[in-house]
Amino acid sequence: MPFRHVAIIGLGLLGGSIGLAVQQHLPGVRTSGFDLDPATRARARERGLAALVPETAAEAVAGADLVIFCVPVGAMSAAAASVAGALAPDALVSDVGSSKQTVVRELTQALPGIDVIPAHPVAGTEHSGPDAGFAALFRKRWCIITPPAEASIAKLDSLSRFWEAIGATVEIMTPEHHDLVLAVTSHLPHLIAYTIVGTASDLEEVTRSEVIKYSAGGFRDFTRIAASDPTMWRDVFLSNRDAVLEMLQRFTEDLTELQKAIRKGDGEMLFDQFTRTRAIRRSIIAEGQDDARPDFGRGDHQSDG
Ligand SMILES: NC(=O)C1=CN([C@@H]2O[C@H](COP(=O)(O)OP(=O)(O)OC[C@H]3O[C@@H](n4cnc5c(N)ncnc54)[C@H](O)[C@@H]3O)[C@@H](O)[C@H]2O)C=CC1
Ligand SMILES: O=C(O)C(=O)Cc1ccc(O)cc1
Repeated sequence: MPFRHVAIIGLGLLGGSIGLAVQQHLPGVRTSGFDLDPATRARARERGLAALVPETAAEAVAGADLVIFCVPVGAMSAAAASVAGALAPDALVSDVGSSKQTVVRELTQALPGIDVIPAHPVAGTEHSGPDAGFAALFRKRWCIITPPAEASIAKLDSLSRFWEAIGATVEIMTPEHHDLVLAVTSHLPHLIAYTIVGTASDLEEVTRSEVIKYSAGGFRDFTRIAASDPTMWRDVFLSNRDAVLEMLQRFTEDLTELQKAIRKGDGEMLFDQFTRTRAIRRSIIAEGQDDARPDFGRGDHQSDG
C-alpha cells in the first residue's frame, strides 16, 4: 500500500466507513480522524472508527500521507482551511463529496501547493453520523476519481490502489462529466423522492396515517431516499446547480409527455415507455450493478462485516 497514514476529516457515514475499512483491509496503515462535532468524536472513539481521534484537525492530519475530507460539500472549504498549515508538504488530499467541480476548485484554492485529487465513492445509504459507517460499504461499488489536469500520475495510481484495497472498482472521469452523470443517476432521483414524499404529506384529503398505512412498494422506496441527510443534500443541489437544473428541465419535459399521454388515453405511448424502462432495470441486474448491501431498501440496521 502506497500510504502509511490515512487521516479522515469528518467521521460520519463515509468517514467512519473508510476508517473501519482501512483497519480491516490494510491493518499496517495508521488511521486518524477528526470531526467538528465533539459528540461525534466521542462516539468515533467508542466505535474505533479511527485508531486516533485527537481534539483538533491539525493533530489528526499531522504526519498523514493521505488526507480524505468526508464532510458535506458545502463544508469542504472550511474543513480544508482548518488543516492548511498542518499538512505534510507531500501529503495527497482527497475527498468523497457527491459533486466534484466546486469541490476540486475549493480544495485547490484552500490548499495552495498541495496535491489534490478528488474522488466519489458511489456507495452510501440514507443514514448518516458516526453510528452509520460500516467496513463493507465500498465492496463491489464504483469509486469515481476526478483528477485535475495537472495531477501526478503516481499519486493518481496510489489513490486508485487505495480504493481498490478497500473493495471499490475505480473509474476515472473529468469533474464536469462526473457532475452531469451523477445529476441524472443520483441527484435528480433524490430531488424527486424529496418532492413526492413532501407532496403526499401535504395532501388535505388523504391523511398522513393513510399514506403511512398504505405505502406499498413504490412510495416506501421513495421514503427511504427522502430520509437522507438534509445538510448533505442541500449542499449537493447548491453545488451542482447547473447540471441538476439541466436534468430537471429534461425530466419535466418527459413528465409532461406522460401527462399528455394519460390525458389523451394514449395507452400505446405509456406501454412503450414502461417497456423501455423495464429493459434498463434488467440490464442493471444483468451487469451485477444491483445493490450488494444485505439491508438495501429493507431495514435500517448496518453491519460492520
Ligand atoms: N451519504 C451518502 O450516502 C454518501 C455521501 N457522500 C458524500 O460524503 C460526504 C459525507 O457524507 P456523510 O458521511 O454521509 O455525512 P455525515 O453527516 O454522516 O458526516 C459528515 C460529518 O462531517 C462533519 N463535519 C462537518 N463540517 C466539518 C468540518 N469543517 N470539519 C470536520 N468535520 C466536519 C459533521 O460533523 C459530520 O459528522 C458528503 O460530501 C457527501 O456528499 C458520498 C457518497 C455517499
Ligand atoms: O442510499 C442510496 O440509495 C444512495 O443513493 C446513496 C448515495 C448517496 C449519495 C451519493 O453520492 C452516492 C450514494
